Amino acid sequence: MSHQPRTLYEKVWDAHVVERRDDGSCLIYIDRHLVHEVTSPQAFEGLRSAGRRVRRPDLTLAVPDHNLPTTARVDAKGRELPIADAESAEQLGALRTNVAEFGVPYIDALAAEQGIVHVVGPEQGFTLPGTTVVCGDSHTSAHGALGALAFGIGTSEVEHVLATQTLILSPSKTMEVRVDGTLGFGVSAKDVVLAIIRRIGAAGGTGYVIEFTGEVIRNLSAEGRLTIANMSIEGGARAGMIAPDETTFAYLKGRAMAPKGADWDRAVEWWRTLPSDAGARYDRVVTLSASDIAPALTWGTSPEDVVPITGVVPAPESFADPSKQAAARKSLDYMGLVPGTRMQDVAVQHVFIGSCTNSRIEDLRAAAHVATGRRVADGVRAMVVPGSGLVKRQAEAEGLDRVFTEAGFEWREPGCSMCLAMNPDKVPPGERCASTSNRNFVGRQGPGARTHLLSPAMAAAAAVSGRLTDVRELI
Ligand SMILES: CC(C)[C@H](C(=O)O)[C@@H](O)C(=O)O
Ligand code: SF4
Repeated sequence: MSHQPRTLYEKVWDAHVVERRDDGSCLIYIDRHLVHEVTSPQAFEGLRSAGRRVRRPDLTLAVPDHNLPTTARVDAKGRELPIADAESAEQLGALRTNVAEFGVPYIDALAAEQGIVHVVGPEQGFTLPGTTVVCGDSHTSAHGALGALAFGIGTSEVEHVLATQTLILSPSKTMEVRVDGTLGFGVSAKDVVLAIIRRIGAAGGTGYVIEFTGEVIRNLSAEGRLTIANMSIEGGARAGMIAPDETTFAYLKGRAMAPKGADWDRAVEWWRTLPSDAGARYDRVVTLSASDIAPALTWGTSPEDVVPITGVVPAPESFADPSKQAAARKSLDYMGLVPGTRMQDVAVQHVFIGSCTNSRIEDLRAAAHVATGRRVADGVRAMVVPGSGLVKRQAEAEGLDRVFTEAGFEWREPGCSMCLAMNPDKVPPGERCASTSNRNFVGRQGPGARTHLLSPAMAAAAAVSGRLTDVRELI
């Protein structure tokens, strides 16, 4: 029997079909379910009122991240500090009660392994190649970097997965985004994904699962790949995937929840069959050349509003589409920017190095490299928030915390922090932040806050110069 060549996405999808339905949708088995405090309370409440249990607690992992303050969590006597914000305290309390009642594995706020759910999953080896991974959170797409089919779901779907370990889904179209060549000096994974979103647009991936391919992707570390897959959703895609390879296996081997011994060998054997077959067809193919990708950042309020750091604030008239022109006018007004201004002349008051896009150890190393021997500029508040307690510990073992604190950065506890204004870390109205996060929406970092998305090295460069800066001048 001859087989049609299949893509990575099609292979993972096919391996999880429980039942095909007449309308083309399928009942899909879910291997891994991550849970955080924001999107789970109503789901657990639904189970409770229906008298249901969690079907597979062993495939579920809960961790608090969004609402947790990133300042010290215990007092001098080691007692857990109360959360000042009532709504945050309630959501965090609900998660704790729910995991206890339903027997769901839980990483507590004070545990060394606590962190942002999308940093914790890969780091613990909970996320594995070829698995289906869901979470009530749009940046679940990150986990696709390891060859998983991973996507965000809504709260009612969270309840459905808790109850049944399945979801009814319709297949997506497939898009290959191939990045050929070798990255230039000072260019990072963040610059690559910003270039991709600039090219396809913030809605360009709608209805698609993207597979990122090409020499640039193959040469990236697992951390860099996580940065890219994380932002698939900012290009509108349902999910983003990267074929598992030796880099993936080396990253996962020995992780706490990864398979061990003979199980590991069997798993790797299957994982090696997952990359897209030669001749597999995608519904759309987009190619980029590494030589066209420079250190970059956003100027507006959509992640597609990207310019190289050597560029200027664009004029609304420079866009062909009238609706984009109108959007650009609104963005520039909100951002307080004048067309023609050199990006490098724009002063910042805040720098945020963190979020599930860029808070892993390599990100902190890249930022520390720039910060070494320098000082945060006067008038700038700069913050480094490791993605997890394990990242924090590793960074401290390498002395990166000292590099940061000696340079005048704040060194914080793990959490979502200033990525979104759901905890005390906020950017005040009208102030400008160079941020390694993934969303520059209106009000994202606080009401009236102005966000420029960029890489960790570029963020550190902005911190020490007090303005948006070409990192290549500092490394
Ligand atoms: C709070 C949560 C539901 C939200 C998401 O879905 O992504 C958040 O993580 C974000 O990044 O905006
Ligand atoms: S770090 Fe930001 S993007 Fe990631 S899960 Fe938290 S709020 Fe969402």
